[in-house]
Amino acid sequence: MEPKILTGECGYVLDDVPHLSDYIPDLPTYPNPLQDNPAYKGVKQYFVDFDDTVVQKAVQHMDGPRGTHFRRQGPRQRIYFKPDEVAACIVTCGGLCPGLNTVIRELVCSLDYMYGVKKILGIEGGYKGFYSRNTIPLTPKSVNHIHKGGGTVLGTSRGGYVTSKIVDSIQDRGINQVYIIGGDGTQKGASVIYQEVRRRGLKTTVVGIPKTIDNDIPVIDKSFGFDTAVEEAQRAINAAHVEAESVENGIGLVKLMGRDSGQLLLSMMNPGNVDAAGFIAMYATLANRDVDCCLIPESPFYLEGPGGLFEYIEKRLKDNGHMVIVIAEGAGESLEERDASGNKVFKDVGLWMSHKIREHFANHKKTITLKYIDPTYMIRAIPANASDNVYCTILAQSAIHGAMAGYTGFTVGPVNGRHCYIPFYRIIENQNKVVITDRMWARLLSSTNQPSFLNHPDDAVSDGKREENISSDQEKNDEMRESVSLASAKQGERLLPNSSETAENCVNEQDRLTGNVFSNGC
Ligand SMILES: Nc1ncnc2c1ncn2[C@@H]1O[C@H](COP(=O)(O)OP(=O)(O)O)[C@@H](O)[C@H]1O
Ligand SMILES: O=P(O)(O)OC[C@H]1O[C@](O)(COP(=O)(O)O)[C@@H](O)[C@@H]1O
Ligand SMILES: [Mg+2]
Repeated sequence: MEPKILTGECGYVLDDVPHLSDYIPDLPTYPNPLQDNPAYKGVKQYFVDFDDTVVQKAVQHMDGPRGTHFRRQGPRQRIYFKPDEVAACIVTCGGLCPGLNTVIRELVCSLDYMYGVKKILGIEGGYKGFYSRNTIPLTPKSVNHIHKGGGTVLGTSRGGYVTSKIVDSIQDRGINQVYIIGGDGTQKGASVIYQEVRRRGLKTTVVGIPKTIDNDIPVIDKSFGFDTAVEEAQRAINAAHVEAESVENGIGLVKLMGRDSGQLLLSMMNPGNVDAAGFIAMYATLANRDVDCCLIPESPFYLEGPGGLFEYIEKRLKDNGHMVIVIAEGAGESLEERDASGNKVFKDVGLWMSHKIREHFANHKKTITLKYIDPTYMIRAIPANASDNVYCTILAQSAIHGAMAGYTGFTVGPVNGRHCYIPFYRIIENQNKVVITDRMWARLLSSTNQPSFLNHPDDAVSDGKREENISSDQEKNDEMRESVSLASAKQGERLLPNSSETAENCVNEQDRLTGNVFSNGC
């Protein structure tokens, strides 16, 4: 997908999204029916100016360039579809996430209430539903209560992606607005669908709505469902704390989701290939305050020796009589195994860690009681909380305004608290990760008081090397979020992913923390 870059004065860059008129000439336009909608009549400057854009880096320097911007979401004065000619479809793909039903509901209701669109089709069972199932009609009435339940009423799946069959189905059914809700894999698929639709010259907009409980989608402030998942994780952590506190030398261990976290252990055998997203573990820990140690793949850690995990556990048990550990998902993974979408399938890092801790204390003839809690599916199979519900509503409406205005090949999402249209390639080019050189991770370390695991005598990645990696990344590409590689683990128990990120990512991570991220909405 060719980037559509526009430049302006003082280093202004617009990373724009494609438009139907880029490949179909002389398209007619129509007045936006919202201008006659009584609910929106009172809104001051309801329509978004054509050149309204949102800056990617919120922190600016007086003498620095203005930097990259994205097109601001919102209704345009002229639209490219007559409401009665729209045939929209909605599909959900990938793993479950709180809020999927809210997005479906708001897409259906807002298409109807805001633009008068009546033909809305549900594609069942993910991408393969395009060519293996009949569509189901969706109306505001049929989706009225669905946001109160978890999961997705449309069903979902991994795998089953065949571009030509999907686009044939879109074309044969006369669908001209495609709303695709899903994570990183889904957005990659959406990008390919967009390209094929464009290659065929179809007047069909393809819009992605980013879903991932792991918060691993780059550029956007955070993904819907993440807050809900962090909140639900508190229940597991609280239970672990109660169990640990109630016995002598009690250890509560909680495993939380975060796709690819397990590559931490893989890295021991396959250095240079660590992907990770320990956001749920990090935020759940920070929110809870009873956690003594949070282990995420982005942060190297080791078990044995001075400054190691076992030494810390011994100290906490001596000082406090109990402790709670949160560990991000994955580990001991099946090296060959992949799910239908091609994602790695992991063995259970929680079980592995339980075994290691028990083994260590058995060897040292010390009695401990360890309770392991795995709330994995409980934190994602629930309805969205209030704040995620509002977020989902804005995402859905933002997607609709963009499609009606003729934009295509984009994902919606908030950047620095303002909702934007982001070209697919920016969303799929890399993965969002916890930045351990960021203040947020420092906050976590100071809240848990856990070791930073930076001082292992055999550390293959000295602090100096870490810094080197960070600055070389910055030089390579100041605008991109990059993560790199890792050092080789020198010994069996040693876990050393050397994940580094650009300063920009650190800034965005800071911005996420301000709590302002959703305050402005659109
Ligand atoms: N690179 C890709 N190109 C096209 N489709 C993809 C790609 N990666 C994944 N998909 C499809 O996207 C859907 C969801 O992907 P998956 O990785 O399971 O979940 P998620 O979108 O939540 O990351 C699946 O149907 C899968 O086949
Ligand atoms: O059991 P499943 O459905 O494969 O889901 C497991 C994976 O799904 C997730 O919850 C989310 O993954 P996606 O958002 O990429 O679908 C991961 O955290 C986890 O590794
Ligand atoms: Mg994914």
